[in-house]
Amino acid sequence: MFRATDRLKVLLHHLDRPPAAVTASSCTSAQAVSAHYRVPLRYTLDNDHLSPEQRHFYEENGFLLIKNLVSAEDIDRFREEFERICRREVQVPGLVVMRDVTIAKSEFVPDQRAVSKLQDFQEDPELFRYCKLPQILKYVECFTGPNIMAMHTMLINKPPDAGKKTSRHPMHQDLHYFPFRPADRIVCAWTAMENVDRNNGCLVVQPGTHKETLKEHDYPEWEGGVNKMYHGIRDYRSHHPRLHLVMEKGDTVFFHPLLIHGSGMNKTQGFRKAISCHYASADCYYIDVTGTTQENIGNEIKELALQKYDLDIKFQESWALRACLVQGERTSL
Ligand SMILES: CCCCCCCCCC(=O)SCCNC(=O)CCNC(=O)[C@H](O)C(C)(C)COP(=O)(O)OP(=O)(O)OC[C@H]1O[C@@H](n2cnc3c(N)ncnc32)[C@H](O)[C@@H]1OP(=O)(O)O
Ligand SMILES: Nc1ncnc2c1ncn2[C@@H]1O[C@H](COP(=O)(O)OP(=O)(O)OP(=O)(O)O)[C@@H](O)[C@H]1O
Ligand SMILES: O=C(O)CCC(=O)C(=O)O
Ligand SMILES: [Fe+2]
Ligand SMILES: [Mg+2]
Repeated sequence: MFRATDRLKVLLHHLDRPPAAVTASSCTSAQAVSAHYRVPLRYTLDNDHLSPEQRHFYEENGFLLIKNLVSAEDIDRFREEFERICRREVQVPGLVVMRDVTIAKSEFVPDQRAVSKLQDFQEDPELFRYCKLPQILKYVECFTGPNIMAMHTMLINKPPDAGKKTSRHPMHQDLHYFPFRPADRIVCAWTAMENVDRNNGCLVVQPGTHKETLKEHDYPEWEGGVNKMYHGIRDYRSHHPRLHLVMEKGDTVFFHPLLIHGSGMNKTQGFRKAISCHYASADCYYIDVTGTTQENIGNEIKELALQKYDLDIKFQESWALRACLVQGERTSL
């Protein structure tokens, strides 16, 4: 039997190769692509950076994997900066250093073993260089348009699992965390800093789920505990197949904020590293999440801002404070 996951593997294999030559008769205008595939284009914008095949793939699947997009030299520099931060040789304003829940209450050690994630590194010029890489922005623009804000930055250092499966990230939609819209003008870039596969907890996606609505999220009921703010989709039973994204150092996946994804347990002794940025069109607008499924995370973030920084701010304001323009004009966000 030829399963849906097999079909996806074939599609991914095709994407690994350079895009098929685009001839004048198969030009990349929205009408041409749409006529070619007989589907309306909604998730990608009309420009000539993506091949018709790549555009179609994102429209259908909600993600696009580009091989070898970030150089090994750049990744090595990000890794060195990460190590300097772990050793506390550099202090970065606003940076959130997260420890795995299994060691949250143990004594601090100035080493990567104590860091499972850096968040909000926009004030670190070396790490923030990632968000401004021209080859990344070229793709981002296909989803956001020319005015681009870096909304959220992360360096994920997934630790070897301590035996409680807390290194997993439950299946979720990133839009749950975002009080801004429209969703189609938001995209995440996630770059593997080393080879990632099922052994060290690669990304797992459910292709096509970007066409669904935002689901209710909450803490999963995991026996071994769960990390702060790692909400997962509540009671989720999906008919969509799961696809493990095996990636090499420098490979980058762009994905839609409604795409259901997570990452598995790290069964190796290494710390699995990835760097990512969520971008949005500066033309997006903030929404009030009161009375919606996002109210729980909104309240949690407000409580954290109050406890940690003594800031009494709205959920939307917590995002407006962190957002940085990386291309074009800051029109709205
Ligand atoms: C803002 C959200 C952005 C979402 C982005 C878009 C989509 C991305 C999807 C995700 O990635 S979801 C997960 C997003 N991750 C986070 O937002 C990181 C959350 N973590 C933090 O903000 C900090 O690590 C935290 C506030 C939890 C702790 O930092 P601190 O510098 O305050 O640490 P500290 O050691 O002082 O610990 C304070 C308390 O937090 C507890 N703690 C620390 N790490 C924890 C952990 N990993 N899980 C649970 N609790 C934790 C710690 O035990 C302690 O508890 P007690 O108050 O009871 O003593
Ligand atoms: N019991 C579960 N409940 C909810 N989410 C789960 C459960 N098991 C796995 N997941 C989630 O599914 C995603 C991928 O899991 P995956 O199956 O790849 O990893 P794993 O279960 O850690 O390891 P394995 O490769 O052995 O299955 C992760 O987001 C993980 O958190
Ligand atoms: O495990 C990862 O690297 C990705 C986790 C994730 O999806 C997220 O932080 O939003
Ligand atoms: Fe995510
Ligand atoms: Mg599993």
